[in-house]
Amino acid sequence: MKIGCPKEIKPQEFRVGLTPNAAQEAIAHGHEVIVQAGAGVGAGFEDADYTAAGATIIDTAEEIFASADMIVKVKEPQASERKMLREGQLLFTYLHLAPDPDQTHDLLASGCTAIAYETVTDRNGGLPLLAPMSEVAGRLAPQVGAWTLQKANGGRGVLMGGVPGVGPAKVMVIGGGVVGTHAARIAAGMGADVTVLDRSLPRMRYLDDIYGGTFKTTYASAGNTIELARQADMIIGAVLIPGAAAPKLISRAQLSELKPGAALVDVAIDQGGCFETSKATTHQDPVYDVDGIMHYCVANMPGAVARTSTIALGNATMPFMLALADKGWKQACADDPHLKAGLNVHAGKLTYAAVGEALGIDSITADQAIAG
Ligand SMILES: NC(=O)C1=CN([C@@H]2O[C@H](COP(=O)(O)OP(=O)(O)OC[C@H]3O[C@@H](n4cnc5c(N)ncnc54)[C@H](O)[C@@H]3O)[C@@H](O)[C@H]2O)C=CC1
Ligand SMILES: CC(=O)C(=O)O
Ligand SMILES: [Mg+2]
Repeated sequence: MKIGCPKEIKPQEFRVGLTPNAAQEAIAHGHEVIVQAGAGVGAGFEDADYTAAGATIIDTAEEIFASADMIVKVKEPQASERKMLREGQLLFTYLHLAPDPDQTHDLLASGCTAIAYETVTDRNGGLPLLAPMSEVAGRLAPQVGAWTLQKANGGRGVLMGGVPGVGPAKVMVIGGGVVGTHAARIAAGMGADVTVLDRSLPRMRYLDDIYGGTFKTTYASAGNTIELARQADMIIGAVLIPGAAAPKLISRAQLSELKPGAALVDVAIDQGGCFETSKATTHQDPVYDVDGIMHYCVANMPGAVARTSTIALGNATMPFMLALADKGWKQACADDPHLKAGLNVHAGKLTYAAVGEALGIDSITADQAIAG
């Protein structure tokens, strides 16, 4: 199979879909790898690293999209990339379709087959291709939130750890999965007073067992959510219902009940965000103010630490990328129900029910797509 890796074009996105190590493994499996010139530079990989691995450097994205059987990326294809996708071509990347009707319609119109990193599953009920980036975004969230809390950046002027005689910041994390757990650990490590809210009792039991002395847990009822939000200096949004649009947990009307200058860090923004007033921002202009509450809503947070993120993502995607290349998507998905869970689009049809429900579009099952 010919595997193509274009340079990412989303603003301030420095990650790359294939590391030189991944390219080398694919080539050892008998595949051809083409990489766009400069694609890895933002993550610290030179073109020469790819050629040393056996890949071919190609000048333009157009040439890569025109000839590759499988496109491996990081971010959802941007509008200009979507125009280059074609029938029969396989796309392996993050998609986040539920909050993104334009992208969904373009992918359906292209006729391509698209496997979304964020809905691939594992045998423990986890999301192995989302997890590494959730670890990164979770660990970044208190760091960017602390910056947002600084007075000159529009925040309350509160120091995470306080100082002797002055109490620490109160940090509330909604959603205690991968993002939430990593965010809570780092915020607690910075000295903040941290509470994690979730709706899963088994998950809160686990968090309490492991991190009981480090942060607190509270059931995420609507009443508890607003009560804690009123006291919070920072609120980190980290909920997920896989594939679906994020539930809105703090409304615009409720912003007036929060502390002026509080920082909302909505990591769940790539699924539409869990605060009513969230809208996606970029690393260039990450924070905006609604009613005196500072919102940080960058949808590709891991791009800020592109080298760590690229290597972490590559470690996770490589076995799936090799299975797709070795067997083709149909056989690879038929053999592995967890990879099959990643199938979102095939030949003009949606193949992921939660996306169809969010967007009001009919879907077929992945099994029907494989059989068809
Ligand atoms: N902005 C960015 O750059 C990035 C965003 N993300 C996003 O962060 C979000 C969280 O991802 P993960 O932590 O990996 O997911 P996860 O599945 O590990 O955790 C989600 C948690 O939310 C909880 N939850 C669901 N509904 C809830 C509700 N109504 N109230 C409270 N808790 C609720 C679940 O029980 C679960 O524990 C996802 O939308 C993911 O796409 C992940 C990485 C980077
Ligand atoms: C998860 C995701 O969308 C990202 O890493 O950008
Ligand atoms: Mg994202």
